[in-house]
Amino acid sequence: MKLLEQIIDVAKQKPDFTALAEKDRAFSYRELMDASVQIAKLIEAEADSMRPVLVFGRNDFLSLAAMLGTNLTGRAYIPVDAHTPAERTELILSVSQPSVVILTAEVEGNFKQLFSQAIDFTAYQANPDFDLDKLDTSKAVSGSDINYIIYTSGTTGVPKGVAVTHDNLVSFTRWMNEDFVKISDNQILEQPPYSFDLSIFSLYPSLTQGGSLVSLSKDETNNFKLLFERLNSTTINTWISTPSFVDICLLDPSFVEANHPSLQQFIFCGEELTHKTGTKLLKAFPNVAIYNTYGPTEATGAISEIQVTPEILEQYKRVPIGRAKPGVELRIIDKEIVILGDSVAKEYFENPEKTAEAFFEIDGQPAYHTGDAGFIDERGILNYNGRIDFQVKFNGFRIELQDIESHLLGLEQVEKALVLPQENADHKVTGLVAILVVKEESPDRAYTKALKAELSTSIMDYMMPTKFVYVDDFPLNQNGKVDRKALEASLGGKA
Ligand SMILES: Nc1ncnc2c1ncn2[C@@H]1O[C@H](COP(=O)(O)OP(=O)(O)OP(=O)(O)O)[C@@H](O)[C@H]1O
Repeated sequence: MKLLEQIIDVAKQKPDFTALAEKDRAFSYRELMDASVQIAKLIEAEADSMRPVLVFGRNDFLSLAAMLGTNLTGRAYIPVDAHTPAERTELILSVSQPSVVILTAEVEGNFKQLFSQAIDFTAYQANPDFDLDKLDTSKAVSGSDINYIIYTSGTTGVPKGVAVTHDNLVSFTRWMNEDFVKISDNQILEQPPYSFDLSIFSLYPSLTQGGSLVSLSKDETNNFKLLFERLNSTTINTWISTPSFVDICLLDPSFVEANHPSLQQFIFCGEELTHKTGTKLLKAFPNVAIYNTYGPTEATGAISEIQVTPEILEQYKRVPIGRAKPGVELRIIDKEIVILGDSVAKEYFENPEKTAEAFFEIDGQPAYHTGDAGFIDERGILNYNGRIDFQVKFNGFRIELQDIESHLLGLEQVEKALVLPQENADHKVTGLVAILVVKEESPDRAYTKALKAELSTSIMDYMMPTKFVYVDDFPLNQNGKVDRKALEASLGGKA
């Protein structure tokens, strides 16, 4: 059964139930389908090909309807967040060549010119004649059709569009609905922008099971006061976010189980869930299930999970990333995590060169090189050892920067840690800079000396950072992950 048909079934069963709640307004399943059909009609009228549709907007009802409406017409959608810089948006436009652009947010300045041909869908008006029973899904995406294309942030050069099929998404959604706490009737927090595939963790499981999405706006995620107002006035049963986002919430003493009695599960992905964050969270929410999941966009959201329990935290210094979802096999080839199976995306959209570099086949199964180092331990659990491209050669030693970070995080004093290489003009690593958020308010030389002494008991001498920099907090990128690039830039380029 197509995902859209599953969503329509839910809409028929409970048309007035909230599909998505924004800060000031809730939208029902009927309204969601009505808006999707309106958008589908606009696309059919405007598009002269079956090429994908670019949806430019925020995390809100209109964007969600635009994405579903696009899929109803059989086309793939490309979600681009309205906070994306014009230059990058232009690049995505030029490489993806969409058949149509749908604007679900007002635009200004350079964007006006960029989107001069776009369909404007910045307001929704209910169609009084809309009939859920007359919905036609015959053209809707299915099977190996591309469901969406998400452009990775791409460190350099042209952005790569990860093309995820309908079948990839079906497999992911089934796993989410079966292996985690049941979602039906749940209120599900939606922190990440639609342009980040962490958003699919809430979207499809919720809409196919009849949950309600609690959508956070950028204003709320950027403003502590607004964020806590919303969180404290909303019932949330399932929490989905990056670990960095929950770190922010943990700063508020009101973020504890007693104030969120309906919360049943936390699901994290997108970056490392540190032992420290896991420990703090379990202390604040001892009866809530905490899941660490792992996966790249190229393998449809996530492909492994583990419940983070006191035993796991006791047994592992670094939180493991768990066991493979059904339909996926994990292999370690030359220390790299390789993902095989039905979660592996189709390709980088219209980019055969990059596709050939990362996607391949093993024993007739689609496979993907993650670029992440890892190992499977004696219990059969996958462990993450950091990104291969975060390994450097320093004084002849191969060093994993994230390994040093995890040892720094092992120190009681250290709240957050990041290690960046210091390079000379020839890109030779000449030092290692530790950037830290610590408990001490004004760390001085003596403090650093004491920290180094403590660190030296757990790492090799050659791994010792050559410089220690203290900051108040780490910046987060648009997706809510720690922004390594911004930290690097704030230190004047490569450390
Ligand atoms: N649970 C986890 N623990 C550790 N690392 C994780 C976890 N989940 C995801 N990651 C890291 O995030 C990567 C996937 O992130 P994503 O697909 O969003 O791309 P990105 O590389 O962060 O960003 P981009 O490609 O857009 O620059 C994984 O390859 C892994 O390095």
